[in-house]
Amino acid sequence: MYFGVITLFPEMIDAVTKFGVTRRACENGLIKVDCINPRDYTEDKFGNVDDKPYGGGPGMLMQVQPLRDALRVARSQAPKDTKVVCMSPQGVQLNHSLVTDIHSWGSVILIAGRYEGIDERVLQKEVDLEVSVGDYVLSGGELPAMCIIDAVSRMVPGVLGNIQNAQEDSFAQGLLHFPQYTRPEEIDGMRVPEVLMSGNHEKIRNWRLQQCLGRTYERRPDLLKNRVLTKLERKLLDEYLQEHDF
Ligand SMILES: Nc1nonc1C(=O)NC1CCNCC1
Repeated sequence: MYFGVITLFPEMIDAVTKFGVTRRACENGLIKVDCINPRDYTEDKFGNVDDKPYGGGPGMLMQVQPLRDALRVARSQAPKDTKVVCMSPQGVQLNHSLVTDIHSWGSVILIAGRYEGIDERVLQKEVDLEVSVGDYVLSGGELPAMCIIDAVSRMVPGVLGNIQNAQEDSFAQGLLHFPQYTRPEEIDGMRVPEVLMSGNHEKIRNWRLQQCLGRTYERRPDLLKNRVLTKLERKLLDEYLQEHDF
């Protein structure tokens, strides 16, 4: 999987290329992350990449020329016809389905904007999709871009120790994850649920599924709205709701 990142702060992207499973993925050649800095391509003699907005208003906007030329370099380094995604609160909400789609592309160029925003003509001419990580405003698109790099990389075979992890990730099943415990069995008067120490794998599987369903019902009912429950899932969820006095 190839990631091209258009960013004024390439050092920030070290957070995914120099740590954790994504670092190992880079070292193993499973993913490649290139950073291209628009400031290296500005024709402004003072090195500026931003200017005031026409029509007035607060802050500055990123100008077309440095972004356009940085994108040209990014496209030259990326596989042919690589899609361009701009991180923006005006974008579609990032979710498991979109992460899966981006993974299927095999490569993506991510624009991580700064300042108040980006000249609209870049969005119109260069960008295939605007993507948002949530309904709030950040100082830059780098953290959102790294969310995409991390989440998409986890889907690349070999990046995670056990492919099961990616398939078991919460949203891969369309449900929230079950609660997890590790040693010791008891601490501060809190015990690990007995079922998890029973060695009965079917019971453990059903308990975990029940917890996924119950938690999703309590915290993200929207995820259940269009889900057709199996007979077992319906039974487990009904039990959970009774036990929790719903
Ligand atoms: N929320 C967001 N999801 O993706 N990007 C987001 C974001 O807030 N970007 C900033 C918007 C203002 N300019 C700097 C970047």
